[in-house]
Amino acid sequence: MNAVTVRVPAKVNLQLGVGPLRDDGYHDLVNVFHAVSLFDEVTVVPGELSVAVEGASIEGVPATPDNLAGRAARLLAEHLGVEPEVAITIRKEIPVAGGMAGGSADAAAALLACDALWEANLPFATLMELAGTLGSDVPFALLGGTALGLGRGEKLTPLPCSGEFHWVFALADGGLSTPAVYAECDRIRAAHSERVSWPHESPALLAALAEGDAEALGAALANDLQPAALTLRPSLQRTLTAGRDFGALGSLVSGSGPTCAFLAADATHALDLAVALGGVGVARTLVRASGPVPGATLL
Ligand SMILES: C[C@@](CO)(OP(=O)(O)O)[C@H](O)COP(=O)(O)OP(=O)(O)OC[C@H]1O[C@@H](n2ccc(N)nc2=O)[C@H](O)[C@@H]1O
Ligand SMILES: Nc1ncnc2c1ncn2[C@@H]1O[C@H](COP(=O)(O)OP(=O)(O)O)[C@@H](O)[C@H]1O
Repeated sequence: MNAVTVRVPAKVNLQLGVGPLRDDGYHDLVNVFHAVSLFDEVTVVPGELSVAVEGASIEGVPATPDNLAGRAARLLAEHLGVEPEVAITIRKEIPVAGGMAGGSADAAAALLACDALWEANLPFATLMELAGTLGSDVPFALLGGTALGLGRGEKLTPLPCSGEFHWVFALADGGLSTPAVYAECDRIRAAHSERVSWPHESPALLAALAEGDAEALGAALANDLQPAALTLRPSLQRTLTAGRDFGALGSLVSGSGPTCAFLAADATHALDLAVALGGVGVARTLVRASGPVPGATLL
């Protein structure tokens, strides 16, 4: 095989319940992932191990084998007992350090692409296991759709989801570091002497997904990392307020941020919302997308 390309989606977290800090430095989560139609593409060809990155906003993405996609290729090669002889090109659309799991998506795509390039045909379960060792969000990028992530977020169960949901994403200038946002969440909780309780799935959110009820889903969106993201990036409050003022059914910071997500009633409403938000200068750029979409897919 000469070249393999994989398309892989971004995610938004519909519910991100964060439990207490664990001894290993991670938090137990109730993480409802939803894959949306904003994609990176990863192409692999035989060659010396290298990573090239293309796209309009790729600041901070390493163009070296240290890139998460390069690490994924090395991990798979080690598992198979072969040399990681692969030249990787990433075409990025997913915002960098934006809380939409772009790096995790590229790692998942590289696993799937190299599995095909090296004709390994590993079982999906094995790819999922390898994905989980690369990062907490990587297995979901392979699976796609809508899914509940427990543990660090890597233990996945697909969730029933009817119809299509329409989203507007407000992309920010610059990113937020995921570990810094989790640390800020811990700091805020400690400062308020908050007893951190175990997070639970929201029955209202699960019912809204199963019924395809956008209004109910908008009301049920929740992110425990949002206060921390807002402390580290106070300007996001203006963005969220603008979305609400312009009639979004729900608005929240996506994961660790700083991307803000707005749920619309339908495609026309999403266009209206994007135009209105674009007119008040609360985002670097606005992107429309729908979900759920499949995970990493061979083209
Ligand atoms: C917050 C979330 C929500 O889906 O995604 P982003 O918004 O960053 O995309 C994830 O939990 C990010 O997952 P991911 O980016 O894969 O994180 P990892 O590489 O596994 O871990 C990076 C760091 O984040 C923190 N971390 C991550 C996952 C978790 N359950 N608890 C944590 O405390 C730890 O400090 C860890 O060292
Ligand atoms: N393929 C990649 N795409 C994006 N970032 C990457 C990649 N590989 C490594 N990184 C590093 O990971 C950091 C977090 O990236 P990203 O996954 O985009 O953010 P988030 O966890 O907020 O979704 C980046 O700032 C960058 O330093």
